[in-house]
Amino acid sequence: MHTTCEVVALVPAAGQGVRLGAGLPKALVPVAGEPLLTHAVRRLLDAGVREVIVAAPPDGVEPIAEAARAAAVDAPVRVVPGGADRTESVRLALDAVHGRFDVVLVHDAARAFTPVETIRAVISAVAAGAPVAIPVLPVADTVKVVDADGMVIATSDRSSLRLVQTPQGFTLDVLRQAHAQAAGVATDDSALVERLGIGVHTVEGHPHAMKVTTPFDLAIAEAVFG
Ligand SMILES: Nc1ccn([C@@H]2O[C@H](COP(=O)(O)OP(=O)(O)OP(=O)(O)O)[C@@H](O)[C@H]2O)c(=O)n1
Ligand SMILES: C[C@](O)(CO)[C@H](O)COP(=O)(O)O
Repeated sequence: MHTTCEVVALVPAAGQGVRLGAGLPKALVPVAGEPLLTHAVRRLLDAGVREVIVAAPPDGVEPIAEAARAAAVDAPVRVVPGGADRTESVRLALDAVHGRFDVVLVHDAARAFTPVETIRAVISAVAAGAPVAIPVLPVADTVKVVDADGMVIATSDRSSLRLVQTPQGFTLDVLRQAHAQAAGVATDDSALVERLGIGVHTVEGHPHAMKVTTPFDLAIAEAVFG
C-alpha cells in the first residue's frame, strides 16, 4: 500500500436489519462477543484508515458511537445520523468529510469481517490511479432471469457476472460528484459512478467479506469468526 495515502472511511450502519430479525440494529448484533460495527471499524483502522465516519440510525446514535469507538483506544471515529436508505446514509456521511483525503472508502458495517488485505487492495488500486475500485467475486451458481410469475425468461452468461462487496474505494471528487449528480437510489455507490460514465475497476474480493444479512449468515459468521 502507498504509505503516504490518507484514507477516510464512510460506514453506513443505519439499517435496522429487518432480514436478520435480531430486534436491534444489525450493526450492534454481536459476533464473538463484539458488535459487527466494532469488528468492521477495527479492520478499517488496521488497514491504515485515518478517520471513520459512521452513519447511525437517527434515533440511536449513542449506542452506535459506543460500538464504533470500542474498536480501538482513541479510535478516530465520528458518527452522524443516517438516512432512510443506504444511499442517503452514505451521502450524509460524505457531507461530514472535512479536509483532504486521497481515498474515500464506503464500507458496510454488515461486512464486518472483510480481511485487512482486501481493504488494502482497494486502497492501493485508487492510490495507483483508479477513480473507483470495488472488490468482486465470481458467481458460483447458474443465474436465471425470471418474470413476476416465477417463470424463467433467460439463463445468464455467468462468466461475465461478479458478486460485489465492500469496501468500495473512490477519489473524494468522484464520490462527491456521483452523489451530487447521479440521481436516484442505487444498491451500491459504484453504480452512481457508472451513471457518470466513469470506469469502475475491480480487485479480487474475499469470502470473508460476506454480508451478514440473514440468521443463517449470522450463524456462519459466529462459526467462522467466533
Ligand atoms: N437506511 C439505511 C439502510 C442500510 N444502511 C446500511 O447499509 C449496509 C447494507 O445494508 P443491509 O445489509 O441491507 O442492512 P439493513 O438495511 O439493516 O438490512 P435489512 O434490509 O434486512 O433491514 C448496512 O451496514 C446497513 O446498516 C444504512 O446505513 N442506512
Ligand atoms: C453495497 C452492497 O453490499 C454491495 O453488494 C449491497 O449492494 C448492499 O445491498 P443491500 O440490499 O442494501 O444489503
